[in-house]
Amino acid sequence: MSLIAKMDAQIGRQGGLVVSCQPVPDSPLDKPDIVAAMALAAQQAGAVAVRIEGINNLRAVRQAVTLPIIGIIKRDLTDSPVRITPYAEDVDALAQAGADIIAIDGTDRIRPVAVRDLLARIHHHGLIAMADCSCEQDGLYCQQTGAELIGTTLSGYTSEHTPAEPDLALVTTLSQAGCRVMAEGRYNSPELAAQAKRHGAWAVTVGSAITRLEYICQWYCDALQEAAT
Ligand SMILES: CC(=O)N[C@H](C=O)[C@@H](O)[C@H](O)[C@H](O)COP(=O)(O)O
Repeated sequence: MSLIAKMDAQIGRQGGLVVSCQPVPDSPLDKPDIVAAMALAAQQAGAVAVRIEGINNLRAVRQAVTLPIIGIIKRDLTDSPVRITPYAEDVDALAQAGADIIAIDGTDRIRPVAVRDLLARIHHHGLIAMADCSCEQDGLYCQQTGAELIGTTLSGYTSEHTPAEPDLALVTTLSQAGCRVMAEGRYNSPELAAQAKRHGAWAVTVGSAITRLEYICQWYCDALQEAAT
């Protein structure tokens, strides 16, 4: 069975929840053994894959879980707004650390390495390529260029204003265009994740609402403060 057929069976099956285990940077939880524990807990609770940032975290998670791992490296570049897996060397390092799927920024922005070259590098390692996109145009380009998975990950993050709600319309548009759509970004409740499925998502990735304890506490603190005024 090809790797993508395996992923269709393992991840894209009905109800596929992918848990992004990316603690808030410099949080007390931002440690490889804690990230690995989060990933194992997600596996035990029924997640079908995990999304992991950074080589040390990926190595620790690879030891702990049998689930498919979506690997990324985030960098803050001075000359490009692209943050997610910008370099070919990042792809090589993620492949070596045990990623099954590698996600890259799939947006049409100034970048050190072309999307086409990063996708080719992922395929050179025999792995599945996911493109984190911001709009229909990005998604269709990345699909035509060979990305097996198209994420809505960067919708709302390429301009000043980030909406509170996820981009369900983009899920619909891309799935109707024949993409395997990973709904990702602000699916902060089970109901929103279920809506992504109803809009045609192949699977849904949830991060903050499951693994960023500080954000979740803040949501509750804000709600309680508002109720008190
Ligand atoms: C925009 C960006 O850099 N997104 C990142 C991609 O890896 C992560 O910070 C998100 O947590 C992830 O996409 C999951 O989304 P949410 O945390 O909203 O469930």
